[in-house]
Parts: sequence; C-alpha cells; structure tokens
Amino acid sequence: MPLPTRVLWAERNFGSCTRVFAINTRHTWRYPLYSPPVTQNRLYNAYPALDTSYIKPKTYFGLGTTGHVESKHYSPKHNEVIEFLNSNFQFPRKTANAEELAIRCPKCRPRKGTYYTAIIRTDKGTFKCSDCQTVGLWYEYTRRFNDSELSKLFSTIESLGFRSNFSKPKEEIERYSTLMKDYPEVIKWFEKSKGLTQETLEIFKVGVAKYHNIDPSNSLREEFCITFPRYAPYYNHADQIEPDSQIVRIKAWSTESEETVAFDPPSTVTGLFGYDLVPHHGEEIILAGTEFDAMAAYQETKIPSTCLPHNSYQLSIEVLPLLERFSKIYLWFDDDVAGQDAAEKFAEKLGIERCLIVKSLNGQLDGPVNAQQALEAGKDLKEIIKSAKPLQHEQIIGFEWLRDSVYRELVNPDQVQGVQSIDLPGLNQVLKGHRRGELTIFTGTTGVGKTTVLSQLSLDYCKSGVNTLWGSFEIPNVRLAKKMLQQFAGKELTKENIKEFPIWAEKFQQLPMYFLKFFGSTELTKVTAAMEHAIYAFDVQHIIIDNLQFMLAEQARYHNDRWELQDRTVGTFRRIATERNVHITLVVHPKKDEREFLDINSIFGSAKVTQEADNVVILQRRITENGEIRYLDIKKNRFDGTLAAIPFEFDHESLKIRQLTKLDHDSRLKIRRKAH
Ligand SMILES: Nc1ncnc2c1ncn2[C@@H]1O[C@H](COP(=O)(O)OP(=O)(O)OP(=O)(O)O)[C@@H](O)[C@H]1O
Repeated sequence: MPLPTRVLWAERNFGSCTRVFAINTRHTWRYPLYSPPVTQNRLYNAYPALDTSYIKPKTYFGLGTTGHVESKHYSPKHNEVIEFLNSNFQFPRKTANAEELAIRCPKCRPRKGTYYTAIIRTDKGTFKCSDCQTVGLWYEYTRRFNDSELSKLFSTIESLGFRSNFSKPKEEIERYSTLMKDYPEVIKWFEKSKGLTQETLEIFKVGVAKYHNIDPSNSLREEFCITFPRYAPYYNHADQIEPDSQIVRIKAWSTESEETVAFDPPSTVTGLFGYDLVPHHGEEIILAGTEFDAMAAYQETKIPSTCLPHNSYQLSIEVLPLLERFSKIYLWFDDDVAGQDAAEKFAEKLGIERCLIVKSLNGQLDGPVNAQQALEAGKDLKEIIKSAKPLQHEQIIGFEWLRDSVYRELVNPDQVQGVQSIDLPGLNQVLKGHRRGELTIFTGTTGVGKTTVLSQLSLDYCKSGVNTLWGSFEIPNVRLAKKMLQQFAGKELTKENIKEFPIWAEKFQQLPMYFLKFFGSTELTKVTAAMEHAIYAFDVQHIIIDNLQFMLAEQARYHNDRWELQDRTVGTFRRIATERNVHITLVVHPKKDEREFLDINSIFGSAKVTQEADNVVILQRRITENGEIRYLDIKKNRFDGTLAAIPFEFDHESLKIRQLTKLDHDSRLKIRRKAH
C-alpha cells in the first residue's frame, strides 16, 4: 500500500515501549497522522511499505503530547476513520450499511451484552450510541479517545533497552510451528505430561527452535526450546475491516530446564498468545496464567484463550487495548493466594462488570490449582468455567469469598508470608518474606552499601516475579542499572568481555523492572503521580525510593519545615503502600551519628518515620582487628516481631553480598576477642 503522504516521526521511549508520533506533512504538521501517537510496530503494521527515507527518526517535534485533531470543523480524509479505528485496536464491525461501522461507544460501557452499541460513519466520523444516546462529531470521537486512560502518555518511567525486532528473519520465526511435526517426542511429552493434543499445539502454532539460555546459573549456550508465538492484528490495506494476524513476539521455553529461556524480541510489544484465534465478532476470552493453561482451557471449552504476556502477574498497558473489545473476560489464574490476588487486581483494572473469576479448586480443599492441572487430573473444565463468579464490590464482601480466602491462607502459609529471598535466606527467617502493603525504612551511614544491598535484594525479588519500580534520586539510573547488571551477571562486564553485554542486557530487560526518570530534588506530587501510574500500567508491587533526603532536598526553608515535609512524605508513602497494596522501601539517612552501631533513634527526622514503618532495617558496620563485619540489622518487624542482625560479606566481582555462616562469623569475632 502506498504511503498517502510524506510522514515524519518523532520517537520517544515511554515505559517499556517506544511511541512514535507520525506527522502528516501534507497538512503542514497540523496534526499527526495518528492520534494518539502509535507505537513503531503499529505504524509499520499500518504501512508495511513505509519508505524509511520518509522518516526522520529520533526527532521530537514538540506537538501537543496527545496530538488532537485541532479543529471542530475538520472532516476526516478518505479512509482516515477506518485507519484511526484500526491503529487504535477498536476492531470496528461491518453493518448492513456500507458507510457505517459498529464500534464501541467512546463514552459508555453497557452493563450487559455487547459493547458495540455505537455506529460511526466512515466518511464523516460522526457517531451515535444507541445505549447512552451520545451523538458526536469526529473531533469529539478522537478527543474522547485521546482523553482516555489508555492513551495518556507516560514520560516519567523508563525501562532498559528497547530492541523490538526479531533476532532472526521473520520467515524463520514463522517456520517454527511447522517444525514441530519433526519432533514426535515433544508432541508426546505435551500429551503425556500436559494433556494437550497435537491438534491444540497446531491451533496455537506452538513450535520448536534453539535459543540462548542466559540465566546466570546456566552457561551461555543454545537450548532446544518450545516456542509460543504472540499474535497481533495486522492490516494489509487502509480500508480493511477484519484484520489478519501476525507474529510479533516469541516466548522460548526449555523443556530441559522447564523455564523461559528468552523472549524474542525482548521488549514488550502489543501481542497475545492465541489472539489470532479470536473471531472478529468474538465477545469473550479466557485470560489464563500460562500458555499451558490457555491451551488446556481452549482445548476443553473452545472459548478463545490467551495468557499473561510476561512470566509474572503483570497485565501491562501495551496489551490492554487488545482486551477492550470483549464484554466477558474469564480470569483463570492459579487458585492460590498470589493467583487470586492478581485476578482481583486485574478485574478492577479491566472493569469488574465484565470479568468473571475462575477458581480451579471450585471450593474443594485440594486438587488441581489451574486449567492445565485440571485437564491433567481429568476434571471437567466446562463445569469449572461455568462456576466462575464476578468480583464482589470492594465494600460488600460475601461470606463465600472470605471463606475461600481464609482457606487459601491457611493451606499456603508460605505465600502469606511473602516472596522469599533467594540470595539472603537469613532474611526470610527474620522477616519471613517480602509482603505487599508494607513500608520498610532502610538506613545506614554514608557509603555503607545501602544502594548496593537494595539493588541486589530488589533484583532478587524481581526475579521471583515482583514487578519493581526504582526511584533513584541520588545516583543516575545509568549507574544504578550498571550496578544491577553486574549483580545480575554475577561478574563485572568490561571492555574485554563486552561481547556478553547484549546477552545479559536482553535477559535483564525481560525482568519487570522500571525506573523513575526523576533525579535529585523532586516534588512529592510528581513522584506519587508517577508511582500511581506505574502501579496501574505495570502492576508494580515494590517501589524503592533512594533516598528521602535527596528527593526532598532544598524544598523546605527552615529546619522545622524540613521535618514537617519529611513526615508528610513518609505519611503519603505509608498511605500508598496500604491503599495500593505495594511494598515501599524508603532509604533514609541517619542523623549525624558517630557511634559505631546505629539504633532506631538514629534515623533522621521525627519519630513518625519509624512509627509509620512496618520494618526498619539498618545496615551496620562493625570494625574488628580482622577487618570489619557488616550486618543487616532488623530493628522492627511488625509481621511477627522477630529481630536479628544478619552478618554478611561483600564480593567485589559481583557486587553482591553473601550471608556469613555462624561459623565464619564466630571465627571472625573470635580473632577480634583474642586480639583484645
Ligand atoms: N559490604 C560492602 N563492603 C565493601 N564495599 C561495599 C559494600 N557494599 C557496597 N560497597 C561499595 O561501597 C560503595 C558505596 O556503596 P553504596 O552506594 O551502595 O552505599 P550507600 O550506603 O548507598 O551510599 P550513600 O550513603 O552515599 O547513599 C560502592 O562502591 C560499593 O561497591
């Protein structure tokens, strides 16, 4: 398809995706070709024949951020309405009248039945909703669209790197599924251990390929992998109504280590597993936890099924537009504490009136906890899905929900305790785990290693699926990310081994780790707005603020104002932690204190700081004749009161700390005592 006019673009990195402002030069840059801005992939989807000579990358033209069509009297050009609807994943539907399309109303969301209650004229862009009776011009349609939550741009959060193209030619990627038939042993494995048929694998275009396993515990070798493709709608020509589908991302999963080896490309792109199976007029979909669950659910119920795009409970903003068209969404995650928490959170995000929560246990005390296990155990998945229920309103709780939740907590005490640290098992013994909804105050003298330890710990939890947001107000993100990458790789990356950098970086990029772009003194309202957005857009569960003093620097004129501001800030973080159910770790410097060991009163500010906290951790340094010993000293633990100091040593190569065994610790102290 020829490009209608010259197009320039301005590219900016927003969160985990690159957004492209496409600007139609024929209209003297008055409005972007797409409104709101589209991702690079979407621009290419719409214009596969896009000539790169038309494009001036990485230039920001300073248009209004959402790029509204400016005039009320503007009438859309030929095909502009369809292109706009398609590029914003509106999935318009044909009607008896060739000039009219059925669309979702930009204003209302009907409580029952289909969402496609509005009609839009393809030539004028005027629309009318039969449900709420709203009538509007094209200008109003685009404006409502731009004002919606989904289209708000986000410029305060970044993730690392952004390779968004495949590592191999697309034709090769598309061939993966055809290779599966040459591996009967793999097909048999799916049948025997997962209960999934060859037909299901073919329907979902599951394939095989070799990918590098770059997990730190494995050598950097290629592994035989199962490939699960993610599909996105694709439009071949400007007036196409029913889209085709194309592969936009591959998840490579090793049968040997039973873990995800790679995402190709690593950066998040709009696309979902099995999305190509949804009929154009489809009204319902099952959103399961993993590909195995999605395939099991589809195989038994024949309802189109997909799964979460990442390996954690994260429903990122990129895929939300793909789910907007459905009036019924079944959320089928593990029937345990974490899975049901996620189901409730996602139901709120997607709209509780259209979500039904599926519980595999179905009130049973034990048994299979997800769709794939239910299939393997010979359960009737159709019956399970029939008993799915909507989320209760948050202020009205039914006894049945309470009963299930209490039961889940009783049988999964470890999950209630929180995510366990792999690097520092001693911390699990004291704090019992990393829980949502808590506020941790972290302190220690200058240069004792606060950032280093928090970087390692946050990485540790993030690897276990805790979506994390870092607010580093003292050191720039690049330096923090470099430290984190070194800890992740377990070694220093230098000029000599720079070849390994892309491999580690790509693996790192797949972690749900985000960074606030702020640096130095920043207003609290700006920080909290960015935190709120990250919680919504990336399902962030852990936020680290390093540190309070740098964030508030020079914002208060007098000493007392400073304390008042600090108290107010801590109070606000406390409220966000509780209300939004996220763990906030706040680094606070101690008062000037020369004593060898700090205590809870050494923390800068008023007593409110430690009163508001659920946990207080002090990084201590004890000088001995045999060098020094550092400790993670837990001074407050609201969960169960256990307090202890965990001694550790530091490895300069990996920048990681390692807990000292009791023997090591005692022998170091003994030398000290002997010396006295
Ligand atoms: N346990 C340790 N032993 C020796 N060196 C360490 C240890 N932990 C961190 N370091 C090194 O000390 C330096 C300072 O560490 P870091 O920035 O983590 O300290 P901090 O307490 O956050 O500092 P600040 O008070 O300035 O915020 C870094 O170069 C780091 O590699």
